[in-house]
Amino acid sequence: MASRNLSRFSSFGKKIIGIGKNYSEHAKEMGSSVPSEPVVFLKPTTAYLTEGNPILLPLNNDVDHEVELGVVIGKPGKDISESSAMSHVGGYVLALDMSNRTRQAQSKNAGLPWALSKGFDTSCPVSKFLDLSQVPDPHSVQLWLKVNGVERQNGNTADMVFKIPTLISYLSCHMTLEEGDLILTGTPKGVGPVKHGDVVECGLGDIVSMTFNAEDRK
Ligand SMILES: O=C([O-])CC(=O)C(=O)O
Ligand SMILES: [Mg+2]
Repeated sequence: MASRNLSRFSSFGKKIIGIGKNYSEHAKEMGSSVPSEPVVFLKPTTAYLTEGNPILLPLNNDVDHEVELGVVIGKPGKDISESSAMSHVGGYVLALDMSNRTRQAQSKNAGLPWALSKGFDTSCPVSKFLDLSQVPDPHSVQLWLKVNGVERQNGNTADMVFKIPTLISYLSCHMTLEEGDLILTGTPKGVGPVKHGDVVECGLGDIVSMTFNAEDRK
């Protein structure tokens, strides 16, 4: 991938596009139906967090973990066809879509966007950048997550409702995808709370794993 220095990352770090309810079992556990079109939201770049730094829990202290495969755009584009979409992928990351559930429920009920529930500082912990050779089949990798050593999530990207080419094509018809953009492809079932003092460990098969401590923000 032609790489440019983007914020504090060498290969990604631009806009973060979240996809919601992209695993039917997770949609079910949230009391939702499986969407007929991708559910899309944005996180600001200030949500990025790298290992060695704590997840800072917002004051209402009601945050869930969501482990996800992140797709990093390597070649910009708009109106990308599904058949050419994978040529726009520059690599991958393992990511967490930390979600403030009380706030999310409030905004859902009021018909408001998820910006604050999904976009708080440190709400997007990410692994190191993985190049294409490290994830040869992104639709067949295990996503797992443990809190304090206890398994909470364990699912396979094969179960995504909308696969990566569909997501890239769909998104690029609405907004230009730039080099370094990150698409969070949704979380499998098993989401649950993270509290002050918890240790969150997650992985993408045995390709990469990462660990974060959670703390109440001051
Ligand atoms: O908050 C949610 O449940 C939507 C979402 O991000 C996901 O499904 O990954
Ligand atoms: Mg998510």
